[in-house]
Amino acid sequence: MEEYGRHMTRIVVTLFEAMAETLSLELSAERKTSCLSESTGVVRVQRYPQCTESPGLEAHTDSSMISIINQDDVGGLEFMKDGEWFNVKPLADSLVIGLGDMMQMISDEEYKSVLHKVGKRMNKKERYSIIYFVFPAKDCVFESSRYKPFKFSEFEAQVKLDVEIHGSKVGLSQFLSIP
Ligand SMILES: O=C(O)CCC(=O)C(=O)O
Ligand SMILES: [Fe+2]
Repeated sequence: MEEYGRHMTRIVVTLFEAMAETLSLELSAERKTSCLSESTGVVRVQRYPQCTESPGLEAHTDSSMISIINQDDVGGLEFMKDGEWFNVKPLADSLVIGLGDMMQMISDEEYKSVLHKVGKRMNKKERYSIIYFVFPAKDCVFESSRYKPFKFSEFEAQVKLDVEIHGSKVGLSQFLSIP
């Protein structure tokens, strides 16, 4: 697991640097390690049981900078594009790269945080996935054209509060300068 995490870190750093270059962000070394804080990397193994009526995982965006999903051959991961749900077909030895809310922020919405879910598990086999998330440092400040500036810790606190109040995450729209 430790080795897996190390490889994920290597991949997200490479991807983040490439995206920052494409976006001409010109981040200082300090800003880069604050936006993509390697020590925040978490690896989670998720099991989706067979034959339940509820969705595997409700539609959501990740609060991360980058997420990497390693799904087995059962399938079930779906993402939304232009208002339509699409299946992410399982492909042997492949990883699914997802961009999170903080990538949407740092790219000033050039890249969008993808809405995704794991569909209903009726008559499906048990499914496993290994998910890696990397986040910014708590004190990393995000500023972009449509949003009020916030620290990542403030975003996390708002997500927690919204889950308590509304039962689900509201996300970036809580920080829009013109709601
Ligand atoms: O298990 C999956 O394929 C997706 C998991 C996921 O989106 C998440 O844990 O945020
Ligand atoms: Fe997710």
